[in-house]
Amino acid sequence: MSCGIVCTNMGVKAGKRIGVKGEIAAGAKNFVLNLGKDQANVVLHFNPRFDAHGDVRTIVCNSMDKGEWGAEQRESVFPFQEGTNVEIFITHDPSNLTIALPNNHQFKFPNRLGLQVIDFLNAEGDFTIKSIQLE
Ligand SMILES: C=CCO[C@@H]1O[C@H](CO)[C@@H](O[C@@H]2O[C@H](CO)[C@H](O)[C@H](OCc3cn(-c4n[nH]c(N)n4)nn3)[C@H]2O)[C@H](O)[C@H]1NC(C)=O
Repeated sequence: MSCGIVCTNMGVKAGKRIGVKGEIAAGAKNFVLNLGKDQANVVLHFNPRFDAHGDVRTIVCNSMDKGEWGAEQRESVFPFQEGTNVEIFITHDPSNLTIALPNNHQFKFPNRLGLQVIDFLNAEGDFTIKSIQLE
């Protein structure tokens, strides 16, 4: 059950950009942004872990297809500080998603579902969304 914000029917086509601005809680353990078609079909599960599930200061990404997790991908950068505001941008094309992080870091994650339109976004964990830009 989601207890954070949930957006549906966003209609974000390939090449358009989603900007998520929010506050990371003081003492944060982890937070999640899920983007995709719906809760069971997630093209990007973006999970910065300060200290959670055995990971410390690691971004873990994954996908979910019809409720089934894919293979995790771990990133080498962690440009987040607990108790701060942050803005994350996500764009997608038929092959990849590009995730732009603070301090000009960015990485790609495969579009395993081949999703053309992102309709769904939800946030979980130690993160409060302040604004969402669709541009
Ligand atoms: C080493 C043997 C077991 O592997 C571990 O297995 C865990 C359970 O499957 C993996 O954690 C899950 O990893 C998933 C992505 O692959 C998800 O991140 C899953 O959490 C789902 C989730 C949590 N939350 C959430 N809500 N509120 C908060 N704080 N978190 N929302 N969605 C995590 O519980 C975890 O990433 C995985 N670790 C490794 C190294 O593979």
